[in-house]
Amino acid sequence: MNIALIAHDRKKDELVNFALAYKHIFAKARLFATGTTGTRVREATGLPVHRFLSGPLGGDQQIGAMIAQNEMDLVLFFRDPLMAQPHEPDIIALLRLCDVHNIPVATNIATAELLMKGFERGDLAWRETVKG
Ligand SMILES: O=C(CO)COP(=O)(O)O
Repeated sequence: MNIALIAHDRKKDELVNFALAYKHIFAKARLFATGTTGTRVREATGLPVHRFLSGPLGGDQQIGAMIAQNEMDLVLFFRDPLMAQPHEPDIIALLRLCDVHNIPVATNIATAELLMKGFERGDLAWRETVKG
């Protein structure tokens, strides 16, 4: 199971704390992240994280490419809804691809919790089937 972790700057602490709380579940998955988020999660949890470029430099698009190729199973994207981002088109494109390919995506911690509990009890096993 491949999981993407992305957080805007003012949401990074929240995502790091979330990753610590669910470390036992994340440890069963392969983790991917945008650059700075990946560094923060790796440092805090000690888990291996494949880091792409930072979001504004193309990291969202790199994760989007994995989604388009059916290589991403779950996306946790803690967006900052109160701050404009220079790469807003990339963010919208990533979320659009999640909808195009039916990839479970959480944009806030409340939904992320539900997805992690679902993942833990096997609700995302269908992803292995559609990956073939
Ligand atoms: O900007 C981001 C997502 O849109 C996140 O990028 P970083 O993890 O490099 O801060």
